[in-house]
Amino acid sequence: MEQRSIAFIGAGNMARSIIAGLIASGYDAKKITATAPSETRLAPLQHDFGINTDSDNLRAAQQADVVVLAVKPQLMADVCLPLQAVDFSNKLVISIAAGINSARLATMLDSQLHLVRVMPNTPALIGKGMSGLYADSTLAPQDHQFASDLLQAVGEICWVKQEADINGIIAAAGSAPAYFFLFMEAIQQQAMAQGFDEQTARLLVQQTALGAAEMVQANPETDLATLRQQVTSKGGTTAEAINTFNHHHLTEIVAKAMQAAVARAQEMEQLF
Ligand SMILES: NC(=O)C1=CN([C@@H]2O[C@H](COP(=O)(O)OP(=O)(O)OC[C@H]3O[C@@H](n4cnc5c(N)ncnc54)[C@H](O)[C@@H]3O)[C@@H](O)[C@H]2O)C=CC1
Ligand SMILES: O=C(O)[C@@H]1CCC=N1
Repeated sequence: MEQRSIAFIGAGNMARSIIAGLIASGYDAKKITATAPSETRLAPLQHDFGINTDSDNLRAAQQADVVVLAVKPQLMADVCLPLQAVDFSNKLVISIAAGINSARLATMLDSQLHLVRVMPNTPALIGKGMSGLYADSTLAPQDHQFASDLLQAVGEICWVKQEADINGIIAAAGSAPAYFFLFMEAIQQQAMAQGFDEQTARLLVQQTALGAAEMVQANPETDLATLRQQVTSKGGTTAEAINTFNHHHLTEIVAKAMQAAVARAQEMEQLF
């Protein structure tokens, strides 16, 4: 892919995940700069990936071809204010923040932007990310391509046609690793309650989750319900477990949780 210089403004969990994935995919470390106010965040990035770091957001943004906004949404306005001094006319801006829309970002940076909103997730760290992307029709094809290549370097991508759909990506992918971790935590806890030590309980859940996910991936023609039914022998143990989930309305709980994630993103759009 094209090797543009990239400044990550904010060097937290998500920026680290993308940077790790980019480096693993062969992106030139010297073309990447990450910023944060404290050395505690920056030193490990420099050490682990050989990228440049800077505590000066303005300098990093001015020197970059691509500026990735990767701070918490509640900090975004404060972080963008000094960046209003940057000439964005020849830069691509990528925001990974939840709950801050394009119009708001343009106001925060007081510029017309070449902007892509991206909703990634942390498995980008191991090249297994899932990112949703949105840009309006004014984005140049080469910027569209660069954003695609960047996120494809760390996983799968999906462009959405309407900006509001980014909130759906948050619910289904951005936040979703945490749902699976929660589910795995619950299985691990119960396996321990049933007598397994912590390490064995973890092995049981992680290998099963991996196997299930890989079966889904390896059988694109088979729908998820069929894969479930193949495990569920009539009158057997799985049927009892699934009946218990259904009795307690698991599907409705998941729907409510995803709707709550979307509602929070919409609320954040008003707040920040
Ligand atoms: N963590 C996740 O799974 C995902 C996060 N996001 C988005 O990514 C963004 C960052 O989230 P996380 O990485 O989880 O947060 P984080 O708290 O781990 O990272 C934020 C980073 O910003 C840095 N920072 C604070 N003030 C700064 C300043 N003035 N200038 C430069 N850097 C500053 C902090 O040092 C920290 O390293 C958020 O907007 C979030 O909505 C999007 C998708 C998934
Ligand atoms: O929890 C959050 O707000 C961010 C966005 C998606 C994942 N983490």
